Amino acid sequence: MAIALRFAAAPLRLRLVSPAPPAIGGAGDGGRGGGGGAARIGVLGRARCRRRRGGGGRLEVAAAAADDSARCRAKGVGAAAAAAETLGGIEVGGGDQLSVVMKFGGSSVSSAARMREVAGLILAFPEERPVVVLSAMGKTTNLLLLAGEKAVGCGVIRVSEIEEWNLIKDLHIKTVEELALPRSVIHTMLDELEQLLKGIAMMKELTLRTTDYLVSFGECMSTRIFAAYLNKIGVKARQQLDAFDIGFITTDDFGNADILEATYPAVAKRLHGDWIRDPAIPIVTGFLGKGWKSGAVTTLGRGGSDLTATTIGKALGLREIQVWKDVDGVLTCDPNIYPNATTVPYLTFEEAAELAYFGAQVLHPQSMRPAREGDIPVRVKNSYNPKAPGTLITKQRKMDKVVLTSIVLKSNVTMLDIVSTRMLGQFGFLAKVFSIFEDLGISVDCVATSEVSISVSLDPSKIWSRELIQQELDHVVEELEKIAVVHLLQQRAIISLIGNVRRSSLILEKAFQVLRKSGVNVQMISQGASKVNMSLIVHDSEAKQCIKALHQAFFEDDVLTEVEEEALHMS
Ligand SMILES: Nc1ncnc2c1ncn2[C@@H]1O[C@H](COP(=O)(O)OP(=O)(O)O)[C@@H](O)[C@H]1O
Ligand SMILES: N[C@@H](CC(=O)OP(=O)(O)O)C(=O)O
Repeated sequence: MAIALRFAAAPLRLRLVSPAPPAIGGAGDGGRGGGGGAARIGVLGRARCRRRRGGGGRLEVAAAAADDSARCRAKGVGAAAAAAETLGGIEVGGGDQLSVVMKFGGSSVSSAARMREVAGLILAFPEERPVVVLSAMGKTTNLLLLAGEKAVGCGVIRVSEIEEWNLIKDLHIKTVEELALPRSVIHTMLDELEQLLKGIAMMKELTLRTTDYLVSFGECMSTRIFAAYLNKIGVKARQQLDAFDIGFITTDDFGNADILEATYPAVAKRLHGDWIRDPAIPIVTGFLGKGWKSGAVTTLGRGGSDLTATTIGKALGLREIQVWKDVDGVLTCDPNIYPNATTVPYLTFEEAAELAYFGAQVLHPQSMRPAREGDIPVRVKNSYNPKAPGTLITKQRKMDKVVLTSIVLKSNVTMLDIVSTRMLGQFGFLAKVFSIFEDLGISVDCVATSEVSISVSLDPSKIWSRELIQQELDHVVEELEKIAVVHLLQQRAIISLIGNVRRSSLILEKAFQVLRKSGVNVQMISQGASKVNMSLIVHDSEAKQCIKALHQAFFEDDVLTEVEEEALHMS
């Protein structure tokens, strides 16, 4: 193994964080270096609007299907839907301006029953004047991607047989029928989608640009259905709004576009203007934008609806941004890896951003930036358990008692060990290495360096096509080999310990104790400039076992509590 444990060699401390995306007409051209794809470089450690609702705001809420409510109540989640059923005649909004964003993810709007529940949640806060952001229903985005891939190879005649296309069609038609809406709400969209799949089949080609257009149908359909449902039950909802039509302007990086500065005034003007003219709840598509050069539909990267929500929050200077999920907030680790995870009640924007960037699926990696810039609190809530307090993310929080906040795992990481072929003292080596990454548009997560060698971890998971990953890796190795000896190490995992880096010795001491006992050898360690994150790289095969052991030690063991208390007394 090339590296057992590698610390920064020089005392120099740099904090370089990727800049905000360029403004339109600014220096940047919106290329891949504009944010999402740029390297993040840490310490020599981690590269890397109010109007009172008039009489028209009175609600007459139709009764939802009794069987859905019974099922939801059995899960302890029925209060909101029940409220929707019984809230006839309440007035939405006592103030003048839009006040919150409420974003509901795919799991929150996966069926007709869930859409009723979400409508109930919105109505359960009659004093709020929300902007609603929705993702595609359930797993629709994944299904669209698979349908597109299959269309490439199946021939026009067989498009109607693509299983994923039929699942998408059936889910949306069933939802419309169960909500007693006219089929016309989505018929045009479904027809267009089928035509698009046939076009892909005919061309035998699926570009990133077409892929973005294809997946956009998910959000375009969920929002049309939901807006129609709200209107049907008597809640005045603006007919659905496509983000790409209301000012979401992005770079042209299809699949992972960055939001440009021009978006904020444009979105504020449109949403505020609409509200002033006619106060009705806006239902906006998450995840989507419009490329500023191409004018084509773009997507903001997987999970991008969170970013849509925080962008609207900042644009309108709202009181709060709520992201409603299927978990009780941000948890101490991924509950799919270790089910004993518990809710983290408070986080800073910085902690949440690190957590998301290093792989916690719960938040989109870029979503904290607008919230932080606008200083707007983000609340992560559970639409299946609305009474749970969730996680509140703010600029600052009391850190004196904080040791570790959350443990995050990023799997399928590739590492590169790069040793200079020149002599010790050769300057410009790091610059050359990073210019190669920049030229190839490769994103770097963690870095550990000495004067003549550098170890980095890359994150190929952001790229959608598997073949492209291998091609890109081969290319980067080929380029680096012109100046260095390169070892490519695949199937690694980054375990990020998000916490109070002022207690780094305590955290690392405990973490290494745990890992040693588990017989795990750490291959690289890196501590970010963010002051909230320490990253350890281990082999993928050992990672889940590490997460479990670390969680037990940090969040479940009494022994640690003693160590923590001792450290806290000393400070
Ligand atoms: N640290 C974590 N805290 C909470 N959820 C996490 C964490 N890490 C991973 N997850 C996963 O993220 C999921 C929620 O995110 P996501 O699926 O994007 O929600 P939505 O689609 O509702 O916006 C949870 O169901 C959980 O499986
Ligand atoms: N539908 C998109 C965008 C999104 O944000 O989804 P969700 O909120 O369900 O993670 C996706 O699956 O990536």
